[in-house]
Amino acid sequence: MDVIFGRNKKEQLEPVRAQVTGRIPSWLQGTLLRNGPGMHTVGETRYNHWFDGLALLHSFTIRDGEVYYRSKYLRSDTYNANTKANRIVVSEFGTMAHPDPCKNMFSKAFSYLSHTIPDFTDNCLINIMKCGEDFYATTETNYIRKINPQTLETLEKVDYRNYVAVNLATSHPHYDAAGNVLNMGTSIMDKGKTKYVIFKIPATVPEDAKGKNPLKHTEVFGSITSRSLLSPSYYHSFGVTENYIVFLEQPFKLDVLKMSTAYIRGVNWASCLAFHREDQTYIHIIDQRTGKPVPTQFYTDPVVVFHHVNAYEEDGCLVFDVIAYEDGSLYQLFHLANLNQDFEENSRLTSVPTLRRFAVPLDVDKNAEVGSNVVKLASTTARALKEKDDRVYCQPELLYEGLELPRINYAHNGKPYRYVFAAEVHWSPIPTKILKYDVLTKSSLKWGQEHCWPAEPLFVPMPGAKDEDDGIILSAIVSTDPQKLPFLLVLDAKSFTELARATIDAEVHLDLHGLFIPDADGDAREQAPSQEQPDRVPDCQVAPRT
Ligand SMILES: CC1=C(/C=C/C(C)=C/C=C/C(C)=C/C=O)C(C)(C)CCC1
Ligand SMILES: [Fe+2]
Repeated sequence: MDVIFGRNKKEQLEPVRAQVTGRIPSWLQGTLLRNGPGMHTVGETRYNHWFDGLALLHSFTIRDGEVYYRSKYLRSDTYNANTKANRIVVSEFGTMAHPDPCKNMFSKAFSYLSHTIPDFTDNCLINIMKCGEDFYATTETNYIRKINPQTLETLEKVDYRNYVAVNLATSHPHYDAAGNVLNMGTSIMDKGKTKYVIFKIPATVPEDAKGKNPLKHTEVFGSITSRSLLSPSYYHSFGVTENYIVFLEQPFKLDVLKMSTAYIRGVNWASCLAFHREDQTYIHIIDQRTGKPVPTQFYTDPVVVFHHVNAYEEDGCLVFDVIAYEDGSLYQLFHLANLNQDFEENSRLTSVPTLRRFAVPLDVDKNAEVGSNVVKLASTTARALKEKDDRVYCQPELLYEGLELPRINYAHNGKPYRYVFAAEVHWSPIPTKILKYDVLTKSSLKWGQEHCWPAEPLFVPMPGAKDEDDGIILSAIVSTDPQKLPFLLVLDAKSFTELARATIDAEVHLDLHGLFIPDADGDAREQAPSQEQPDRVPDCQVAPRT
């Protein structure tokens, strides 16, 4: 498994033309831009965790039925410092970098002290975010890196803290119909408080002497005080509906005291993160119109959620779908030691990721009997049981077992929807198939082939689409068979049959997340919002080209 996880991947700086078999629809013109870890050793030093790897950006440009592939390492400060020292000198999620062994005792002590308040990494390896006209590589620290989506060049380093008081921010922002970014971050012990902050970055802003910078116009429009000052929840994403935000304060928590002493103790950030199975998961619903949380205290059993799938409002309830685990074993498994030796044995999840649907009433009837179910939706068996003191205990409906890396047709984000596109995973964290799950009929379609490991499947709508699944699925496939070249798979999203594959004679890495940037010219223009479907995405999961 070293081929897939541990080995450093070569950059492909010059675009290489892929060998296309089948037919790529002529309307599909644009660039699939994705991010993920590509380098796990520097000199003699090695990262411990797959999520530590240095960010490798790659793109598949689709033009007139042809596909061109290129890749380039993000020239983060972390990448540059590591390369210069020829060893890992910046700490990542699962690897704590130690001071220069050549330095004397005095400078060693100084180096420890200066790390007491940690400056996090700018190795933005998780996702791509579109912000106004700009694209950024993102991770979960306070740093994002502007990139050129065409050349994959690395541009400015941006510190979120210059615009909003957050020490951490998710790499899964949402976009509203106008393209404004909605994101959440954690503000740790600022003015004696630890808070989860919701902020908005506008898509369009007036130009000043330094040009257009939407980040300067970032607005905080709500926050939730953490239930614990020193152990805020860790979260990787959140949900939105037309009027609300859904935030799970889960018992998978960061220990701030452990973090502040991690460097001096020589332990990594991952060891400051723990699942508290004796605790509950609090469900916070924030009204976007007022920025205030709904007063009822909703809670559920202890779960770990990385990915929210979608959320929407239905008959006075808020329905939200997530991929949930019973513990934090997913992060445990991505330790490279588990992924490289005895892969089959060591890489078994102790909890299968499941698609769960929750429903919470937006207005809980004060007179409802204690113990009664206050969700009256015919569409789901999810329940919410009224308790004493305005508390409501939520029990989800189990929809599907064994899936991760969910995507939807983003035009349906925050609205009722039918299809989840995801990677199928069971007891191993490695995807083997791509899945289309219909939440209405509870049926599924799959695509898979021997030795093929698919990346997150991304949905691109076709021009003039009427049905939610009118479009195609793009997924980069890497192979565990060294003889088999990687390829970009194009599936018809309705039938889940293969339309084309573009085989790439270059190294392609297993990545995490990304987006599709339709060409501004050509047929792709028709992907703009139409009269019939006023709420189609002019957004960034399928982003307009700049
Ligand atoms: C460096 C660093 C962090 C990095 C977390 C990362 C890199 C998480 C990646 C998660 C992924 C890829 C999840 C997929 O489902 C923390 C813990 C936020 C805080 C401390 C500093
Ligand atoms: Fe993610």
